[in-house]
Amino acid sequence: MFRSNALRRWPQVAMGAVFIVQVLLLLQSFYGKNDGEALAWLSAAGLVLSLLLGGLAWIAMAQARELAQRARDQLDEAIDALPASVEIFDERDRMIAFNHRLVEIYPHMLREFERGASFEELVRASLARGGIPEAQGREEAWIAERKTVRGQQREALLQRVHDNKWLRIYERRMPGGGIVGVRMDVSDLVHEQQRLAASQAHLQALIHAATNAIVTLDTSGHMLEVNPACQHLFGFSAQEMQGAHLSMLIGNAQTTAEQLQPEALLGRQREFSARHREGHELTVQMNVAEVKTATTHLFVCIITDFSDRKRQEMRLREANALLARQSTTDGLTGVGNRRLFDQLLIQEWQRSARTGKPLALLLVDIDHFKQYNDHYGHVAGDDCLRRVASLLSACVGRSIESVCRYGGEEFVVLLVDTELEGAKVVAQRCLDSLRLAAIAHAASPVRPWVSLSIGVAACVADVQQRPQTLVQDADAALYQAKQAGRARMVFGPLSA
Ligand SMILES: Nc1nc2c(ncn2[C@@H]2O[C@H](COP(=O)(O)OP(=O)(O)OP(=O)(O)O)[C@@H](O)[C@H]2O)c(=O)[nH]1
Repeated sequence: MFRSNALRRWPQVAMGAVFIVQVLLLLQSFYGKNDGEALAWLSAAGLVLSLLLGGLAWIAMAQARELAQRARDQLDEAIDALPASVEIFDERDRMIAFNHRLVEIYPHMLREFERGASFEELVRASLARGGIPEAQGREEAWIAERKTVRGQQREALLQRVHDNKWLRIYERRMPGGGIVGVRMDVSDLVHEQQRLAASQAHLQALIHAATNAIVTLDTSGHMLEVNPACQHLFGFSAQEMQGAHLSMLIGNAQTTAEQLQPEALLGRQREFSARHREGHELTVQMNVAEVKTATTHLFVCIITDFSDRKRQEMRLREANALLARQSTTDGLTGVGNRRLFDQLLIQEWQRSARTGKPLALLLVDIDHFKQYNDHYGHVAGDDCLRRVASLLSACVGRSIESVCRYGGEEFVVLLVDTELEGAKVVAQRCLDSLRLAAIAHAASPVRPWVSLSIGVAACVADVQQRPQTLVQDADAALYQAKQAGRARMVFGPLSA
């Protein structure tokens, strides 16, 4: 298969030469000067023998040719049956065999693929049809490089050809000097790798640009990858975080190791205390997802800085609490205001109706306060109101009892679970407290100090009646106290 025709036919040539020599000898013996008959017969016999041998040799060669042809056909069939394209070149780089898959890969080269075509001719034909995009614009240099590495590479050559097709080319030089080449169409694989690389690049870009901190963890909670936002949030470099446990960033003294196990973090969003490298506290929210494939098992944590929102929430809560306090507090005296009293009265009225326990009310009025203002001035009047509020507050022992400013110089004391007798005790305590405090009231016609008149009322609430009933009773009693000369208490009849 690899020799020239002349070489391959040497037996015929040799036999032909013997035959010609024999003929010459025979002619010489008959017509030559030496007339030896014996020589003539010997030559004739030699000729016959040569003819015989020649015939046998001819038959043997025909059989050998047939065997060679069959072997060649079998080789062609074998390479045709292979799932990859195969091409075989002789030592002068001329094509001596190829299979149909080569034509499938290069359909535009159908006419050029033939035995005897040189590798370079084939490459040039393919280049002329744009079959090798990577060589475009530098065809000669590309051919030179290709010829240099041809048959020398240990690794397969990955080559992009027409129609975005990708080939993996294996070329090996054979001991006889020829080259056998195998080409596999790996377009699907390469396209899949390209898609994968593109989606990985997208993912990397997203992670890189994300404003949330993103950390990947191994199954024991050690950090694998961190994004720039994570470095920014915690103040550690990527090198410092990689390989360290998540607890370096997340959790405080109360956080247990189990709480930071990746599996335990799966599911709902969780809030954690965290630390910045410089020591200041952070509040973060974490979402964790599991990534489990045949070769990978890791966890992806998305960490959101919640510190600002947490601080804002805290400030808002405090502001709301302050607002709530302010909306129910009397600005001058600091005790509850009328709004609070109205709320408490309804609330306690309903409770009393429900539990059947009594509810008492003291309606407290400062005597001759107009004269106080007139005598000491309005500012002193304000001070006096503050003092009285404070003294009254000190007279109610239990936290559930409340003193509120009812309006002007009038106060109310709401006493829960208290019947009239108990309310009288508190009222007397208030009167005594003012007497002991002895806030000078030079303009008062009843006492030389600031005195109080108190109307006391108590009842067990009736849902059929309005809570104002209790206030009316206390008011009526207060009116009586005023009428009776002030600086005293009067208790009203039970309303229910
Ligand atoms: N300084 C001061 N005075 C107030 C305030 N609220 C109401 N007053 C004054 O309290 C006085 C109440 O006067 P009156 O209702 O006539 O009652 P009174 O002088 O105490 O007389 P009796 O209640 O009958 O003993 C008025 O002069 C109001 O101006 C306040 O917040 N500060």
